[in-house]
Amino acid sequence: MVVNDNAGNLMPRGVLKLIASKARSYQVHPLSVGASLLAMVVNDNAGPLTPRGVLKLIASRLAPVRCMSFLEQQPMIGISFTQKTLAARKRIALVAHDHCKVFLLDWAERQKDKLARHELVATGTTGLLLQQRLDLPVESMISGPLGGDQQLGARIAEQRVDMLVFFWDPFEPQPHDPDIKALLRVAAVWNIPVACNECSADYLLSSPLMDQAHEHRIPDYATYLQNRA
Ligand SMILES: O=C(CO)COP(=O)(O)O
Repeated sequence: MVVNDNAGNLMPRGVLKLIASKARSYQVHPLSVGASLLAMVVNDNAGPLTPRGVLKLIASRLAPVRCMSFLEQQPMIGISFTQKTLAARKRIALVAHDHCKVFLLDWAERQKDKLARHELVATGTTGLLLQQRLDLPVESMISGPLGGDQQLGARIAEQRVDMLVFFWDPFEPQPHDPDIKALLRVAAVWNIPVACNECSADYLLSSPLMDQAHEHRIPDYATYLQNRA
C-alpha cells in the first residue's frame, strides 16, 4: 500500500527504483510471515504499475526470506525458563490513570472481600484513594509520573509483585508513556497476570488460582548468571 500510493504519477524507472529500495528495507524483517505479508501488500493494486516485469521482480524479492517456522524458533531468544511457586496470598499491584481511577475504585470496592485476602501495593495517588475507599492497607509508591510505575516494574523484576491490575487510559497520551510501556513489558517478561480493565480484572480475581499456591514459568536468571561466570 505504501509503495503503490500515488504510483500513477511516477515515471516507470523512478517507480522501479523507489519500489526496489522500499522492498530492500522491508526484507530485513526477521519473521517469515512479515515478508510474505509484505509481498502480498506490495502486490495488491499493482495493476496500474508497468511494466509487468517490475511486479515479478518485487514479488521474488519479497518472497519469504526465512523458512523457519515459529514452532522451530526458540520461545524467546536466549532465555531459558524455570518454575516458581506463587503463594496463595498474592502481592497485587494496582494502578489507574486519572480518568480511569473512578473505575478502579468502584471495581476494588466491589471486590473488596477478595482483595482483602492479598497484599496490595499501588502507585502514589491510586494507593491513597484506594486506602481511603477500601479502608484496607495499601502500600503506596510515589506517584506514577514521578517514577511510581518504574518502582512497580522494579518490584516485578525482583519477583516481589505477583499480579498487575493497571487501568491505563486508552484515550489520553501520558507524559510518562515510556514508564508505562516499561511496566507492562516487564510484567510480560516475568509472566505475571495483567488486567487492563474491569472485565479482565474480574476474570483474574475469579480464578481458582487466586487463593492457592501454584507454579508459573519465569526467566531462569540464576542459571544465566552461573553460565556467564
Ligand atoms: O500514572 C500512573 C500510572 O502510569 C498512576 O499514577 P498515580 O497513581 O500516582 O496517579
